[in-house]
Amino acid sequence: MRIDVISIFPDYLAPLSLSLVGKAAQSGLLELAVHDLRSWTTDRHRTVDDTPFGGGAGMVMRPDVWGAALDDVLQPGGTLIVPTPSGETFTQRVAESLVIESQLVFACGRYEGIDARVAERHRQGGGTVREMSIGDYVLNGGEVASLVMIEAVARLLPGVIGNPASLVEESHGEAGLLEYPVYTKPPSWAGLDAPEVLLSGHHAKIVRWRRDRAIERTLDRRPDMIEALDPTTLDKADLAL
Ligand SMILES: Nc1cc(-c2cccs2)n[nH]1
Repeated sequence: MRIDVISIFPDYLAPLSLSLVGKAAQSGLLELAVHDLRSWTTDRHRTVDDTPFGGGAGMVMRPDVWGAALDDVLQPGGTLIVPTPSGETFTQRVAESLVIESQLVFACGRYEGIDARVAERHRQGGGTVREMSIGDYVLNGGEVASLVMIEAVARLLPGVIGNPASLVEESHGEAGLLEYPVYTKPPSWAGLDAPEVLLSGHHAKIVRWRRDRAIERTLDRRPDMIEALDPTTLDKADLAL
């Protein structure tokens, strides 16, 4: 997979060279490139925005500059991701749908957004555009949202995280539940003991205890996820909760 990010603040994407995503890029599991949008400006002031048609506050990012950048960066079959508060909600399922793409290009808008014709032109050319929100709150730009989405997608690439089995039991993972509470040594700390069953070595009881806690936690914090569960994945013990 190749990931490109285009931004007027390329340094904002520096964390991509760290940790998990950085290692994936180093090991060749992922091609990663960050581009400065101003490289595609043609005027002395390297202008990327202008006043909105129809009036209103703020500035809109120009289609000609973005169009020139995407002409160079987008590869055939590449998917354009546009972070925006007005996008579809980014979820684990969306991350799973993106990780199979050959190329993702993240267009980080600032100001009041990017001229709508940029996405429209890509769609008209047969390309895929996904305008994506990471939540119902407003950021100043798409860079932080891109970091969030890139990490969520990159960690699903085979070989990027050590133990793929852990992807199953994660919150929002295949089980469709929130993760159970976890404990480690010491067995007693601050007058609080780790649950006996986890130290029992009884695998079946441990599996049951963890599933019970995951269902309880999901019912308490995210009842909407219980509603969305495939009922065939629940067993009698689950239903007894
Ligand atoms: N979810 C979300 C995305 C955003 C922005 C993307 C680009 C500018 S602001 N805010 N909130």
